[in-house]
Amino acid sequence: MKVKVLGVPSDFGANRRGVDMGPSAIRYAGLIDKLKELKIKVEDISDINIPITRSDISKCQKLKCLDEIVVSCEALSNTVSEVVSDGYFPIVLGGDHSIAIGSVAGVSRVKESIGLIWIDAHGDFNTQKTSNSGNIHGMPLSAIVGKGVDELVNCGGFSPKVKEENTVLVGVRDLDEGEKRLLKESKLTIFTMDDIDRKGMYQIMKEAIRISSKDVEGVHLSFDIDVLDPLEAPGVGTPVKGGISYREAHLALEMLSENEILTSLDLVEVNPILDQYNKTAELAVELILSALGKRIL
Ligand SMILES: NC(=[NH2+])NCCC[C@H](N)C(=O)O
Ligand SMILES: [Mn+2]
Ligand SMILES: [Mn+2]
Repeated sequence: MKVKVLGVPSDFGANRRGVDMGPSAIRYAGLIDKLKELKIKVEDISDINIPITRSDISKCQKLKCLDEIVVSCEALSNTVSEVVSDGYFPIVLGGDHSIAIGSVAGVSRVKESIGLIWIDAHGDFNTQKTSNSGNIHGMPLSAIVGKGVDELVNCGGFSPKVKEENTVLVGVRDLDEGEKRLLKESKLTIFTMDDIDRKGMYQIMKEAIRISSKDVEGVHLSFDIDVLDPLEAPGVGTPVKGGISYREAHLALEMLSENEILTSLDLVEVNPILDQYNKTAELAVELILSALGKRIL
């Protein structure tokens, strides 16, 4: 496997500043060297260039920093498309979760069709109509399946990027009212924390793998570190208690690598400003390694 790592220093989609430093914190925690120790061919192609700064006076309170996000997602999707066309597995480091629109667009443009596993405390399925916050990191998943404003939905020049039938949400425990309704009306498969409590992560991931990988060329993993319990991952902007454990997170990612379905991933929402001694970024590195094949024995 050949891997390219790239960062997206964006906090445009989030309310609390600081996730733009996520890529640095994850690199500082040793991602590149540890991937090399796994005997993976890896190249760090640095951060994408975002030729726009955050304007603190938002033009639209319902879609904060929309222009900034459109510019960064278009740039990201172009880079990811190149990386995938050249035969590399892209590891995209966020950044707030709005960047996933760009990474999924980039992969999906090149591949025939892809599935998507979205592991997150949140649904990120709001649109401008259902969002209470106006923060776009609460909206990327809906945009990816074709719902919401044109600027986001049409990122990369096509829509939808993934079929709802191949999209699986895992670990959710905090949804807005309108967002719940949209999710219920959709064809997404949703595994909440309650499902994980009852069936166990092993069973849930078996299902998630089957559904996401049915009749597609590859599966993209979008991993929001806030799915973990805040005791494990304190460096996040939107913590929600009752999250998955350290072991459940590793199990999920080990299963993904075992089944060899992943062709790209992003790891988002690490906020070094809110972290404790880079603990959350270190966890992010460990989890990426599990997804790329690291095993205990
Ligand atoms: N990627 C995230 N951390 N998303 C949090 C979203 C929180 C909330 N549902 C919102 O739309 O504002
Ligand atoms: Mn989240
Ligand atoms: Mn998220």
